[in-house]
Amino acid sequence: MSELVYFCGTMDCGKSTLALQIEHNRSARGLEGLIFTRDDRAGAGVLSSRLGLSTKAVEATDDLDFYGYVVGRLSGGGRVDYVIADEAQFFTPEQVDQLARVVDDLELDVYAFGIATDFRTRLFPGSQRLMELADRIEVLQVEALCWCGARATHNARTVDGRMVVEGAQVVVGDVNQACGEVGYEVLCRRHHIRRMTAATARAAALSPDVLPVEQA
Ligand SMILES: Nc1ncnc2c1ncn2[C@@H]1O[C@H](COP(=O)(O)OP(=O)(O)O)[C@@H](O)[C@H]1O
Ligand SMILES: Cc1cn([C@H]2C[C@H](O)[C@@H](COP(=O)(O)O)O2)c(=O)[nH]c1=O
Repeated sequence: MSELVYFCGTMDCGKSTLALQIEHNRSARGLEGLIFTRDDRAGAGVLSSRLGLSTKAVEATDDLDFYGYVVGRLSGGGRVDYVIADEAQFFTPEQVDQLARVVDDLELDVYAFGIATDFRTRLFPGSQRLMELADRIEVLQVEALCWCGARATHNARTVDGRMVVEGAQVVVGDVNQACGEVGYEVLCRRHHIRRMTAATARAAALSPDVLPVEQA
């Protein structure tokens, strides 16, 4: 039975690496996949991992109909054994419905990869729809860590090194960005709620304790 699987995790937890491994293992056995992504940091039409590997992919802009694309490929005589879709948080809910239809009507496995929540801890519409429709949701096993050592569960956005909680939902970027740029940092929930990034924690540790004020 074919499946819609959503591999979900924070930024930098190895989702794209796993997508490339799934692709490698299947193509090594003679299977042919269709690979989609959207707004990968490496540019349009590329699925890339921070480990340095990448592969060509179809850029899934808002107007791309996944179901129509796969049907077009098959009816043109092409072969499609499975579908891989990275940065799935950026897909529209309608596109996720199309992926489910690829599974149900065309009986192909669809492996989607993405982050669940944005920098404000709100679900991306595409991730929400995947959670509603997926046969399976897989949380990645290699956990990204918060600066405190706890499992990182949330994504923080920084501007000029300071954590922000307002702004556009989509801003393509990376962890460990230089000052002056929009960047991201993965945090545990406790430190996301307290808006405490590695930099603020370091600054707090360096500043002298506030002396108690004596009552008159
Ligand atoms: N220099 C490195 N050596 C070993 N592993 C690395 C290195 N750089 C990145 N990684 C691994 O790659 C992971 C990020 O992989 P990636 O597929 O790009 O993440 P995601 O798609 O989830 O954002 C990191 O969590 C880490 O495990
Ligand atoms: C939290 C958050 C992230 N993004 C962007 C930043 C990156 O371009 C991708 C996530 O990529 P990764 O491969 O999982 O590291 O999403 C965003 O646009 N908005 C956000 O709130």
